[in-house]
This record gives sequence, C-alpha cells and structure tokens, in this order.
Amino acid sequence: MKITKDLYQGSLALLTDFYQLTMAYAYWKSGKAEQEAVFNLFFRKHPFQSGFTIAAGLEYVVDFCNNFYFKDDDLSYLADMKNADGSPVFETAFLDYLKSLKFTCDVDAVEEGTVVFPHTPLIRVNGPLIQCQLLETALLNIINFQTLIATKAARVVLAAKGDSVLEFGLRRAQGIDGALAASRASYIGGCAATSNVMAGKLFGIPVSGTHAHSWIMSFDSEIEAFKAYADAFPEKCVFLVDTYDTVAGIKNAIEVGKILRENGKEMLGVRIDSGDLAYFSNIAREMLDEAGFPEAKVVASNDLDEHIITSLKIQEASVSVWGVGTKLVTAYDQPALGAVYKLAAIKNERGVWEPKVKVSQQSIKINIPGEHQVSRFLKNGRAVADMIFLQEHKEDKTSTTIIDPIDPTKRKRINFEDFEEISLLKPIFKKGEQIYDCPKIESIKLNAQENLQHFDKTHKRLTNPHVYPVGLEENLYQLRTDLVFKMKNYDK
Ligand SMILES: Nc1ncnc2c1ncn2[C@@H]1O[C@H](COP(=O)(O)OP(=O)(O)OP(=O)(O)O)[C@@H](O)[C@H]1O
Ligand SMILES: O=P(O)(O)OC[C@H]1O[C@H](OP(=O)(O)OP(=O)(O)O)[C@H](O)[C@@H]1O
Ligand SMILES: O=C(O)c1cccnc1
Ligand SMILES: [Mg+2]
Repeated sequence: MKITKDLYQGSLALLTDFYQLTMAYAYWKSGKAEQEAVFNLFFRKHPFQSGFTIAAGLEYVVDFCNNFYFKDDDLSYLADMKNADGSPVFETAFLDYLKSLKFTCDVDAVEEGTVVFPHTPLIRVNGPLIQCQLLETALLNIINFQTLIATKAARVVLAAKGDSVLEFGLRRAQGIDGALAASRASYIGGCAATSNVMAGKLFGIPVSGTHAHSWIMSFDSEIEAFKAYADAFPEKCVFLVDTYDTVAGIKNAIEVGKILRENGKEMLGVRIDSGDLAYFSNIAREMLDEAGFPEAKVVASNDLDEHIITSLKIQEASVSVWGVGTKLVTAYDQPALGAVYKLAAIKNERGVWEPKVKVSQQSIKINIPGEHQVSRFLKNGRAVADMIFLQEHKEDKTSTTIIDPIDPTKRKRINFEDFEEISLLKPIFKKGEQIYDCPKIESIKLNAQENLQHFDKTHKRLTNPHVYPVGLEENLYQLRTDLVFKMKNYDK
C-alpha cells in the first residue's frame, strides 16, 4: 500500500524538525548542499533490556523517500516564515531549489523482521548532504517506533510459547497513527491478529476479536446475551465470562456451547478479563473438559505483558490465547527506542571520502565512522557474531578480529571459511530509484520468526539475556580510535 497516499494524502517532507530546514538552507547558502555524505541510522541499546531487537518500519521509509518532495503549499508555508526583524527565514531562491529537489540518494537497509543489535546500521543513506539531512527526523520517527513495538511483540509472543497472541491495543494506543503503526509492527513481531480493523484493511493483517462486557450488560441476563451472540455468530463464539461471576459465566457458556453443538456448530472458547487469571483459567479448563469441550480455548486478557504471561505460564495457567493491548502498543515499560542518525563520512572538495566521528565523554556515544557493511556469521544455522566493517578493509583477508565498540577487551577471531556469511544491508534505492520490492507483511513476519530461530535461546531470554557479540572489524576499530585521538588532539 502507499502509506503517504492512503494515510497522509501526499508528501511528508515537512514532517521534520525545523532545524533540519534551517541547516538545509545554510548548507545551500554555503555551497555544501550537494556534497556527498553517508549517514547511518542505528541504536545504542536494546529496548526492554532485551537481548535482541526486531527491525521494522522500512516499508514506511521506502514510501517516505518515494514521496519526498515539497508541495506548493509546503513552500508557501515556508515562504511565510519570518525572522524577528520581519525578514523571510528562507530566501526565494532556496525555496525554488527545494521545489526542484528530487530524491537521488542511495539507501541500504536491513530488511524488516531482521534481528538487529546495537551499533549496526539499520539504514545507511548515501547522497547529497542536504537530502541526507532532510531525511533524518522522519526516518527516526518511523524506525524508532515500529522497531520498538515489533520487539515488544516478539517478547510477548516468546513468553506465550506457541500460543496465539491477539493485539487489542487500539483504544489505548498513542493516537491514530501510533495505533496503526503499532498494529503493523505487532503483527511483524509475531501477533496472530489485531482488533484494529483499519490496520487490517491497510496492511492486510488478520482481524479478530470477541465481545465486550457491554454486550452482556445490555441484556437482562448473561445467558440471554450468550444465546443472542450465538445466534448472530454461530461460527465465532468466544464468550466473555467474567461480567458478573466467572464460574457461573463458564457454566452459561457451556450451556450455550451445547445448544450450538446441537445445531452442528462449535463454541470456540471463553474469555476471562479479570481476577486471578491462573485460578480462573484452570477452573474454566476443567469445567470445559468435563463438559466435553476439550477443544474450546481459554482466552485471557487484562493488562498483560511478557512478564505476566511468563508468570502465568509458571503458575500453569490453562490459557491458550492471549489478548494483549495497552502494554504492547504503548511499549509501556520503555516508551521509545533511542535510535539515532549520524553523519559517518563526507566527500571533500578533492573528491576524497573523509570518515567522521562525534567525540563524546561517553564512549557509547562515539559513532562509528565510514561507509559500513554488516555481516552476520552463522555456524550450522546458528548466528555467532555480527561484524561492522569497511569493504576495503575486508578485501583479500581470510580472517580478522572483531572488537566490541565499547569494551575493546572483548574480541572474537573470525575465520571466514568457518562460517556462512550473510550481508545484512540490502540495496533499497540506487540514485533515488527504488530497486527493492517491499515484501508482503506475511513474509516480513516469517522473516522475523526465521531470524529469531538463528539465535540461541540464551539471547532470547526475557531477563538478563546473554549478550550477542557485535564487533568492529579490527581495521575499522583502529580507524575509529585514531580518529577520536586526532579529534581530541591526543597525538599532539
Ligand atoms: N495469577 C496471576 N499472576 C500474576 N498476575 C496476574 C494473575 N492474574 C491476573 N494477573 C494480572 O494482575 C493484574 C490485575 O489487575 P487488576 O487488579 O486491575 O485487575 P482485576 O481487578 O482483576 O480486574 P478488573 O479491574 O479489570 O475487574 C492484571 O495485570 C492481570 O493481568
Ligand atoms: O488490558 P489490555 O492489555 O489493554 O487489553 C485490552 C483491554 O481492553 C478491553 O477492556 P477495557 O480495558 O477497555 O475495560 P476493562 O478493563 O474494564 O475490561 C479488554 O477487555 C481488555 O481488558
Ligand atoms: O475483541 C476483543 O475481545 C477485544 C478487543 C479490543 C479490546 N479488548 C478486547
Ligand atoms: Mg482493562
């Protein structure tokens, strides 16, 4: 689908921070607009203290880049902006330049659903400085949120250990767009369906659901409500049993289940939305089994997340479908992923690439200079390490050492012939032309599942996971160290 067309009616070029436009103007004014640059989008820490992150949002980025242009009304809005002295912020010649601006960047990115780690670029943009700069805010907005939610969903789904997880978040999501993007990302992360009908239509996600307490309350009795629902939806009966008394509710559900069966239909299950979910799900399971409904499912909901689901599993709750809303779509325990977008290299006036670093007191904030590639090494289908490197450093080598970007005492020797090597960054745009077909959401979801299977369970543990090694190829590590020393004047 065309996200900008269907959701936003056109270009999103103004979906940016004002400072991107002021920098763009100043780049143009100082003659730097067309200077070639490389920017990397990466995060520094997994969200939720997770041992892995699931990349998501690329289809939105592709659509954003394809529709990256300034409309006439965008330009008149900018033309009306005034400085304190009443003069225009942007001169007309610059606005004319923006009007004729065409997206001409190369974009390489990891595919949606890929398991990713701190420091590795999720997106690499190579092109005129002004364009690279103008993409920053929107790319971060898109990737930060969808990657965050896909990761949360993957954790919830891991906790559910093969049970279906339904995403019920729309009513508590962060606004309309937050809800839609969250439903999409939740599906990528492994949810089986969403309650969000518009997300179903826009993204091709399965839609499902049960019914609410209001349905029961609108009748004189619970059993009448169940019967009426069964009349309307004989194929889709999941009865919400906790409006008045959960045990009595399960009895009523069984009674109506028997009527359905007499008519050749099967009750799908019951939903419990309050109280002790371990206690009531076990009672429901026993009562359903005893009454001859072993196939009927027990659905649980009510402020669930991966930790409560894990606890309920440990308590041997008899839940087989989990409805998860608020804590999933709002990423309740960590509401933002902190991915950043940093200049990594720039071509100087003599046409020579210069790698760039931002020096920081905190070593985690020192970026990695240069135009990177990322390789994942697998042995017998199991991922063992990721390597960030510069192409020219790897050529002619049969082995190398990778070095942790934060703790140089952590190293790993890599003999290339011992591993299957996968290149994570795929070409998406070449000189502004899209050369990548965005996969269907089903294959993105499958990609996430297959990717996760490559990782040892110790990395997928929800608490205190084992850290997966990601390192800089030794020459890149040296380049970065030398550059930091140079910028800090340590060599003087
Ligand atoms: N056996 C259990 N072990 C751990 N957590 C549970 C268990 N049963 C329910 N929970 C969780 O405890 C919390 C209970 O919240 P709360 O007290 O607000 O719900 P409630 O009073 O049962 O329901 P409601 O207010 O919707 O009628 C929910 O997050 C729920 O998922
Ligand atoms: O709990 P969540 O993970 O967000 O899942 C969605 C919730 O939305 C519905 O009720 P709602 O919360 O609107 O009302 P209730 O809590 O009074 O049942 C549903 O019954 C779930 O409880
Ligand atoms: O279909 C449901 O059961 C549902 C949908 C949204 C929120 N809570 C529950
Ligand atoms: Mg609730």
